[in-house]
Amino acid sequence: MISVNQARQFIRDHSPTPVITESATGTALGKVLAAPVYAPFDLPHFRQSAMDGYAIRHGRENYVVKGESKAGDNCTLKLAEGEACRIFTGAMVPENADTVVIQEHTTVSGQNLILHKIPRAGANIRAIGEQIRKGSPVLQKGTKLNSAGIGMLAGFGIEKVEVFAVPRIGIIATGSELLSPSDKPEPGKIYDSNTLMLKTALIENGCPGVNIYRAKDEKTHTEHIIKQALQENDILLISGGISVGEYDFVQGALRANRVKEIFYKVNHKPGKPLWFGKKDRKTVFALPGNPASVLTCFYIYVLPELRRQRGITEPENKWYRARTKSKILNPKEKTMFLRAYIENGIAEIPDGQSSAMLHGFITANAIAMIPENTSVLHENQSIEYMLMEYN
Ligand SMILES: Nc1nc2c(c(=O)[nH]1)N[C@H]1C(S)=C(S)[C@@H](COP(=O)(O)OP(=O)(O)OC[C@H]3O[C@@H](n4cnc5c(N)ncnc54)[C@H](O)[C@@H]3O)O[C@H]1N2
Ligand code: MOO
Repeated sequence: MISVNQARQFIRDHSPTPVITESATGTALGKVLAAPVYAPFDLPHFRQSAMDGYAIRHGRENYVVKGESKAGDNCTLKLAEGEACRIFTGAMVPENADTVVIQEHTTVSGQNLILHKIPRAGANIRAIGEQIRKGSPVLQKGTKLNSAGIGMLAGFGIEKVEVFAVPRIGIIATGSELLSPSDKPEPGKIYDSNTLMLKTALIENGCPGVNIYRAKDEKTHTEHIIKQALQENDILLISGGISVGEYDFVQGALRANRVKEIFYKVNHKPGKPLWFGKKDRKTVFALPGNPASVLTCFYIYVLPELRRQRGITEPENKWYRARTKSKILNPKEKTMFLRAYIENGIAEIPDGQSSAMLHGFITANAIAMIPENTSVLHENQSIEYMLMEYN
């Protein structure tokens, strides 16, 4: 059986090069720029007042107010010596004005303006190009767009950007025992939780384009659903049916669909019968059906691959170290992944770590890892963990 690191390396080695596409700026949240964006003009591109007040030629205490410049006006006024212009925040500063005095520091009577506090020369004027110069990079290639990035692009009137395509992901839930929420409970059946859980994890991690399929534990039906899902998606996440029982049809169905097996079974817990394969550019993860196995394998193996395909520059999970709150045993010489709660450098491992139990994940903020060659960690020993955060 291969190790965790070998499995991760296989996935990296078979990752397709990310696809470049165009995205509307307004829908580019979480997408990664595939090319730098250069400023098409200076920002600001005209001298702007930073305050409500009066634009002046610095050096006097008394002025005559000659005109007004409000936000949006194309101000054509030229100030002569001793003249001032009423001005508002964001408005164009008239030619020859070099300073804006805030209105709180003035007294006005008719057209006469008296300053009772003299600003420093140049005060309250945003210079041309002060934020960004025309032609300089606004956003670098590899930037993951957040609200500020999108705001910056919008500030330049940029409507479309070149980004790495976000993969379309198909989730196939296999199992004749699965019920939908609208179904009545029945003996022997369970409600499908993996589908919605995976879909939510994908949305949390920047992949909202999800198609959902359900396959019964039947050979031809499983083959048919996999065929359809392969046509409609870039990545398949299959839940269940990958173990060794007579009703586990996933492996055979993938073979029948000419998906090449890259590895099957990893020396870790939970999720031992994890299967990974490839067909042309498409990657397939068959995740062992126990809910905690599904979610653990998602974080450890699927998530870095999603980031890679989305063009994120550092796609691997980041591992940190904390101290164990209490003793943890790992008797089976497997890498053990544990739902963990990390606070102030202390790792607490909640009860209920069975593959079938999900509740430990709800309050966990991390997955802790004990290597296969470590059979015990005593209290206050160092343990590695990755944070489960939104990306
Ligand atoms: N003889 C052996 N039996 C098993 C082995 C083994 O090595 N030899 N491995 C065990 C391990 S480890 C795991 S993990 C499971 C994985 O099995 P499958 O991937 O075939 O998953 P299923 O049997 O279909 O389901 C396992 C479990 O999870 C429940 N399940 C499945 N889908 C869903 C869903 N969408 N929502 C909620 N729960 C789901 C399912 O009902 C089962 O209880 O195999 C062991 N067996
Ligand atoms: O690997 Mo399975 O997830 O132990 O039950």
